[in-house]
Formats: sequence, C-alpha cells, structure tokens
Amino acid sequence: MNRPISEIVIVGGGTAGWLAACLIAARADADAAHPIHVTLVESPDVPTIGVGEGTWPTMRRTLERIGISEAEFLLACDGSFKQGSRFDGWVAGGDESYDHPFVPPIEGEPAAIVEGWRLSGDRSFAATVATQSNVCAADLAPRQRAMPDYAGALNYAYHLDAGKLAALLTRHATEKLGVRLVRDHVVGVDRVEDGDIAAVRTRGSGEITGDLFLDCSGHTALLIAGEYGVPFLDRSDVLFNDRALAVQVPVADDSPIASQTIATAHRAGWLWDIGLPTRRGIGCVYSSAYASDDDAAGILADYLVGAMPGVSIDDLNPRRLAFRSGHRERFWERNCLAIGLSAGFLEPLEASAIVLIELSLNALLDNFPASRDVMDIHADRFNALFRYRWDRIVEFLKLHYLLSRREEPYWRAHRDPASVPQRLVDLLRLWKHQPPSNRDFPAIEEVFPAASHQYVLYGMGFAPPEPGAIRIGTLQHTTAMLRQVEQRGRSLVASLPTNRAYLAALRRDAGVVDLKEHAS
Ligand SMILES: Cc1cc2nc3c(=O)[nH]c(=O)nc-3n(C[C@H](O)[C@H](O)[C@H](O)COP(=O)(O)OP(=O)(O)OC[C@H]3O[C@@H](n4cnc5c(N)ncnc54)[C@H](O)[C@@H]3O)c2cc1C
Repeated sequence: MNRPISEIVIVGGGTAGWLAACLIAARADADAAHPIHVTLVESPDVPTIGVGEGTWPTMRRTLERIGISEAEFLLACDGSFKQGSRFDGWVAGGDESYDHPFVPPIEGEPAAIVEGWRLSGDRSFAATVATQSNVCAADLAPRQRAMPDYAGALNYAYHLDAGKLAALLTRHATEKLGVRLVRDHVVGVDRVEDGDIAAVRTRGSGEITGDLFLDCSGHTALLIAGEYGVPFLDRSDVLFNDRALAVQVPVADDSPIASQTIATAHRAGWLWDIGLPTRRGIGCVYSSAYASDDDAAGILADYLVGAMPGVSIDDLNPRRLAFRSGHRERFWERNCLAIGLSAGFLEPLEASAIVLIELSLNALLDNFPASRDVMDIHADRFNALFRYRWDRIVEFLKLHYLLSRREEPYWRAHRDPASVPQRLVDLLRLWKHQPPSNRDFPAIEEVFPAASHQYVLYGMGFAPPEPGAIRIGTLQHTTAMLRQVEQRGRSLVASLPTNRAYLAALRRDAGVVDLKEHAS
C-alpha cells in the first residue's frame, strides 16, 4: 500500500486527456526519488467530441505552466480573446441584452456597490460597476501586443478550435514533455486483489501498468463507470437541455471578432456564437422534450439569416450532439480519477467544462499523493470538493433560466418550483434583501463567485434590495469609484486594439518569422 505513485496512465486523448498529460508532465520533478512517467492511451477508433470552444481565464495560467507561449497558442489554435458572455433575449425574448464579464465589480461591500449603481442612472449593472462591457461592445482585445505573455489590461480567456488545441497539446506533450503516446484501443482492465487497477489492456500494444489511472475517456467513462460502476447523478430534472446542433461558418479576414461568447435565447434553449479569426462556431442547444431536431435546424437557420446574411444552413453540414446533464456520484475511486466528460457534463451555457478539467488537475497536483496508502484521503477530499463545485454550477446555470419572464412552455417549465434546487430558492429569498456576497459563496476557489451571480441577477432585472436597517457606510467612496470606472472605460476604449487588428498583426509577424526561417 505504501508504494510511490510514479506511473500515471491516462486513458483518452481529448481536451481532458491532453491537458492532464501536459500539466502533470510539466509539473513533475525529474530529480525526484521516484520520478513521474506519463503514458497516454488514445483510441484510433473513438473520435474526440471535437467541441468546447469557450474557456475560462484559468486557461492562461494552465498554458503558462505547460510552457506554451501565448502567441504559439493563439496561432496554432485559431484562438481569439474571450472576455465573458453576452446574453441576448433571455429576459423577455426581445432585443434586450446583458453581460457577464470576467472582470469583477469594483472592490467594496456588495450592498454599497449595488446601491451606488441603483442611484447612478439607467446604465446596466455590468457597464456601471466594471469597464469590460464597454471594451467588449467595441470588439476590443483585452491587452496590447507589448505586454508580457498572459498579462492583460482586463481579465480574459480564449475562444479556440478544440481539434487544434488537442493537436497542439499532443505535439507539446510528446515532443517537449516526454509523454509516451500509445495509439490503441483499451479493451479491458486488470485489477489486483484489493480492487485497484493494475493495468489497462489494449488491442495491440499489450498491458499498460500504472499506479494512478486517469479516466479521460469522454462519455464512455470506461474506468470510472465501466470498471467501477460509480453511479451517474442525472441533473436533467434541473437543466433540461440534452441536444446541440453545431456549424462552423468561415468569415472574411477583415470581419470583426466578438470579445464575448454571444448566447441568444430561443423558445426551447439557446444558441452560442463564438468568433475565431477564420470562422464563427455557432450552435443551437435545445431540449428534445420541447423541440424536435427539425425544429432546432429551423431555429439555427433563422439565427444564421439574421447573424450572417448570405449564409445558408444547407451549405454547412451541421453536427448533431447528444448529452445528458449530470455527473458521477464520486470522481476519484480507488486509484482511478475521472476528469472531463467521464466525470460529467452540464450544458455548455457558461463554458464550465474545461475549467473543471483544469481545477481537477490543479487539485490533484497541489495535493499529489506521495504513496498509495494516503491516496484514499486525497480521494475523499477531492470528491467532497468537486461535489460542492458541481452542485454550485448546477444552481448557477439554473439561475439564468429561473429569472426569465419568457412564456414558452420550456421557459415556464424552468420556473416550476419542482425543478429548482432548494438552496437556490433560499438564496433568492435572501437576495431580495441583500446582494450576493462571499458569505453566500465561501469556498476559496468558487467557479462562479458572488460577482457572477450579481451580473446575472441584475442583468436579468432582479430588483436590487432597498436599503435596510443597517447604514451602508461606504456609499460616497463607492460613487467616486464608479465615476473612475467610467473614466477608465473611456481610456481603455481609446487605447486597446480591436481583436481583429491584434490577431492580424500577430499572424503577419508570424508570417515574417516563417519566411525568414524558410530563407535561412
Ligand atoms: C455541445 C457542446 C458544447 C461544449 N462547449 C464547451 C465550451 O464552450 N467550453 C467548455 O469548457 N466545454 C465545452 N464542452 C465540453 C467539452 O467539449 C469537453 O469537456 C472537453 O472537450 C473534454 O472532453 P474529453 O476530453 O473529456 O472527452 P473526448 O473529447 O470525448 O475524448 C475522449 C477520448 O477518449 C478516448 N477513448 C474512448 N474510449 C477509449 C478506449 N476504449 N480506449 C482508448 N481511448 C478511448 C477517445 O479516443 C478520445 O481520445 C461542450 C460540450 C458539448 C457537448
């Protein structure tokens, strides 16, 4: 039981598997008494899911830790900057819109900030308390080229091509970080007497033995479900969407690139619209209980007519995807840890999947089991922490639906009290009297902190609380800070390049470098 953990076997080569391989190999100490070796097994028969284009600001630190430069990443993955999400038509189905930016509101007591906003006129909450909405409205980048890698004038993440990210991580892991790649299909598992996994058996490459097995096999959940039978907790009673129809539309190389994921509500779900330098990724997410596949195709076609005149769905070869919102009851079982889709998936409304992969890997590496005999302690802690996180994400996603006033059957069903987690019901009662605060979200690394809840709540027209019996002490200071937000917003808009200008210059410069390399 006290054997060291040095052989890590990853089953699956999608975003989860390759992020795991890169992060573990990059953080492993080659001089350790029992150095870590990473092997990744990837089936040639099972394709990766191939979607997942919106990330979280955590991705900057992840890439930096892996040792990939920002320019290399942006160029290799057709990447662009993401500074949050814009929600169109969610409140009443009209042309109303609100932002969930990555920059939090100004620092201070939430009650004072919300009261400062209430008194400041009729600008939106997001545009009043943070600068990012103005920057996004002008399709601007969050940084200047001269800034150090991964630093920004504003907090940001990326939009990317998922297939290209997996290819970049594969190259980097195998060529620079010493990860062993086995391209073979896993057909079975060998266990030792105590129940741990000893090896995975492949079709043509024999057995691959290990101390810790990461199940990154996607929806198959080969080890965590197939081998250990850990139950799946279905959350579709809260989150109804279970289908998506996705297209990729090429764009002109001088077209504007949006700074946010644009999420447009429709009668039975919503559409995503993600701008990359060479194309837009557009998809219709829907609930099969409220819309047929043909209905979804019609909704997507209508959206394209409005968003990209001249583009017809008939020329685009849409991809259909089916999913179930839910997650495993436990994620770490014996010496097997599930990361990515094998651990679970909640509809992609707030791009919470890749960030959970990153957080899972950070949790593993920040508490890496020194030997097998302490692994179960780490597993118990991991399971408790991630159960908390999945529960909070379910509630946060539900909030977007619950506050809507749309009247179609799908939206009315979302407001049925039977579909709303009790904790969210209680919080909404509380938020009538006080804004969301860190006291509602006390964990150290909340995926969606109080600020995110404030943006959604007040963006969707939830009434800010009236002042209560206790005086708000810092209002004067808050009002002055809100004025500064306005000034700083104006100066950022005047100084930042557009996304298109930034990324075009990056490409031009890379082209110059390539040509020089070619000539020498
Ligand atoms: C419609 C939709 C939109 C999404 N949008 C976003 C988004 O905007 N942001 C975000 O963060 N996430 C998003 N996601 C989720 C995101 O796509 C995934 O979380 C991410 O791609 C990770 O997938 P994965 O690596 O776990 O699985 P996969 O990509 O499915 O990879 C599974 C791997 O396991 C391998 N495998 C399977 N069986 C075997 C076997 N027997 N032997 C060997 N190998 C095997 C396969 O070959 C493959 O390499 C979205 C998902 C959907 C469905």
